[in-house]
Parts: sequence; C-alpha cells; structure tokens
Amino acid sequence: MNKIYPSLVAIVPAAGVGSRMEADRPKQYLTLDGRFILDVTIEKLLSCALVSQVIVAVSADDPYFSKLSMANHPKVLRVDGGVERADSVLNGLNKALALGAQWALVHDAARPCLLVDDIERLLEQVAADDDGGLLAAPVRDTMKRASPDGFVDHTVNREGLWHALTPQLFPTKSLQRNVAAALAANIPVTDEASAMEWAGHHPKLVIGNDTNIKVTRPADLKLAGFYLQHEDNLGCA
Ligand SMILES: Nc1ccn([C@@H]2O[C@H](COP(=O)(O)OP(=O)(O)OP(=O)(O)O)[C@@H](O)[C@H]2O)c(=O)n1
Ligand SMILES: C[C@](O)(CO)[C@H](O)COP(=O)(O)O
Repeated sequence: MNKIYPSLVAIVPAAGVGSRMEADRPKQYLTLDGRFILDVTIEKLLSCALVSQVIVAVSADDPYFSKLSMANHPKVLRVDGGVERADSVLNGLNKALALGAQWALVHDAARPCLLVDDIERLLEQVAADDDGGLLAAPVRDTMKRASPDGFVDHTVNREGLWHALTPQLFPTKSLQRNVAAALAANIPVTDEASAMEWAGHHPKLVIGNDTNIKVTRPADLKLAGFYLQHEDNLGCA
C-alpha cells in the first residue's frame, strides 16, 4: 500500500464520437500498429503499479468496447459516458467514490502516447496536495487572438501560458463535488483542473512530454503511431 496514494483509480473518458477525426468510428477505436487506441491507453495506465482500477466511461450504446483486449481485464470497469466529456468524467468519479478511491487520475482515451515516466512525475510532484495537479506543456509558439472575421486581433503574451494535458490528478471527493457543482452552474469544464480552479484551487502544473498528444484530427493518427513506435527514446520532458 502506498502511503501517499493509498487508493488511486484512473478514469478514462472514452465516450466521444471523434467528429474532428472524420473516421468511420469513434477515434478511440481506431488502431495503431493493429491495436485499438483505447487498449493502448488503458494498458499505459495499468502499467503504473499504483493504479488499482481503470474506470472507462463509454457510450451506453458503444458496440466496440467488448472487442477490446482489455475489456475483461479484472482491473477495468465500464461506466456510461455522458453528453459532454465532463459528464463522462463525473460518472467515472461517482464510480470511483463508490469504490472508496481517495485519488482520481483522469486521462483522455485519445492520448495513447502517454509515458509512464510522466505519470510517475505527476504523482511525485503533486504528492497528495489537495489542490492536485496536471501534466502540461509550456506554449512554444507566438499566440494570436483571432477576430471574428478570421484576422489577427492581437498577439497574446505567451509568458506563463501552458497547454493542459492529461492525466490530471485530484482527490476524488473534491473533484467529484466541484465537477458536479460546475456543471450544475453551467460553468464550461473542458478539463478537471478548470472545475477545481472554479472552486478556488490552484492545481500544480507538472511538465509533460510534448509527445503526449491528443489524437484529434486525421493527421494525428500517423504522428501518434510514430511516437508509440519510438517512445523508448523520445521521452524528454
Ligand atoms: N461526451 C464525451 C466527449 C468526449 N469524451 C472523451 O473525452 C476525450 C477528449 O475529448 P475529445 O478529444 O474532444 O474527443 P471527442 O469529443 O470524441 O472529439 P470531437 O470533439 O472531435 O468529437 C476523448 O477521449 C473522448 O472520448 C467523453 O468521454 N465523453
Ligand atoms: C482535457 C483536455 O485534453 C486538456 O487539454 C482537453 O480539454 C480536452 O478537450 P476536448 O475538446 O474535449 O478535446
């Protein structure tokens, strides 16, 4: 039993339709080197010894989940997804609370290139801080704010700007309470940290590898495949 994270579960929102991917199925069920993306992601999370269960939120009518090689893994549990990502995460959090999990590690199904080193860095650097934390990567490009007609309105100061990645790590009870309250207040919650920030917390930013991309658009699939094939010598956070 780990003293810092005595009970840690992973929650994988995997109930999206992947519309930006323009594929014939939800992107979490596309394959990389012959393996479903969702299988790869679940396996990455289970390779962290501290993760006791992986709660996967999939659409209630998802016809693909049962085809996963990880579908019947003893540590994998299925819950129904929701309309938005935050709804899916909240269903996972409710299950995590029912299991008595004190900590929740929320990770997008669509991020199969996650490195175990990054999970361990997040766990070490958050070190059970109640404000939690998230993997993130500093912005490296000049950032522009667009005008409604598609021209540059102004340049945004990129000092201190980070890309939020996943996993994001928070105390289960606090995260469940704040996600539920934010949704009830119609606050846009596109990641777990934004619900915690809304409640006044200041999650820790933990640097993560740029290779931890979210497969979102068609070109991302080949890139994810490249990263997975070379991950033994690509991790360089
Ligand atoms: N109602 C939803 C919407 C999204 N997700 C999950 O949240 C993650 C990140 O969301 P995103 O990349 O936006 O996935 P989709 O919503 O499927 O993509 P799109 O916006 O292109 O439709 C994905 O693993 C997706 O499966 C979810 O569990 N439930
Ligand atoms: C959670 C996330 O991956 C952090 O960057 C992102 O917010 C997901 O957004 P999406 O629009 O649901 O892809």
